[in-house]
Amino acid sequence: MNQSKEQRILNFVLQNAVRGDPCSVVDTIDKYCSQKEWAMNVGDEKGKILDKTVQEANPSVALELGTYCGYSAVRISRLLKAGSRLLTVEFNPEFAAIAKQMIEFAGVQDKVKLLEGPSEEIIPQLKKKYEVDTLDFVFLDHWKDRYTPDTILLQECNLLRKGSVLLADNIIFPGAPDFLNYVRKSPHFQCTNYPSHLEYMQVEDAMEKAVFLG
Ligand SMILES: Oc1cc(-c2ccc(F)cc2)cc2nccnc12
Ligand SMILES: [Mg+2]
Repeated sequence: MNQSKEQRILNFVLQNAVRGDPCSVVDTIDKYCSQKEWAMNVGDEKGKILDKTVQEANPSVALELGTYCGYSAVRISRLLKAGSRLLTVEFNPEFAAIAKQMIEFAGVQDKVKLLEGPSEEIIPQLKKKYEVDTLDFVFLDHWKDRYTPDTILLQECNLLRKGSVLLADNIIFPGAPDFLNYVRKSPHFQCTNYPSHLEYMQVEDAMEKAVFLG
């Protein structure tokens, strides 16, 4: 049975990156996906925007929607202070299995909890089942038509507090027009746009930061 692209990415990391070194895992995925096979990791250019936003937020509890191969889970968790944690949600079981191995190889498994299932089911469980009070940082990088309903769900579940930072990928390509409309029109969010490019391509893309105002 021939391998999936995600399995090929993982194998390249296992053979070329340094075990326990998150930066080398991130760089090795970028090397493979820029030179061999394109894949939908946030990539290094938008990754630098992600890094700055995470460092500014300095979250104790962070949520990622859309784990994929674990690239941004490794990228985010390498910046978390001791005792902080990242919860990352992946719907696709094949992707979740790859990401689990990627996270363990990078040595960040103590900071990252991978939750497999649909975001609309997992978000309402975060308080009771995963002992979350409120979220300091949320990275939206899953299916674009889930950005708005999940942002509303996070509010309904009282998971956001004054100053919670949302950062959304792919605002231009593939695009999340309804999310952009929703957060920019809402009096409960202060928005900032970060123009960039689609990972590993010269296609325009952007990220949107939306800070919850309470
Ligand atoms: O960053 C991304 C890029 C793309 C994507 C797909 C096909 C293209 F042609 C171009 C871009 C899809 C994504 N889905 C979920 C999360 N992130 C994504
Ligand atoms: Mg993306």
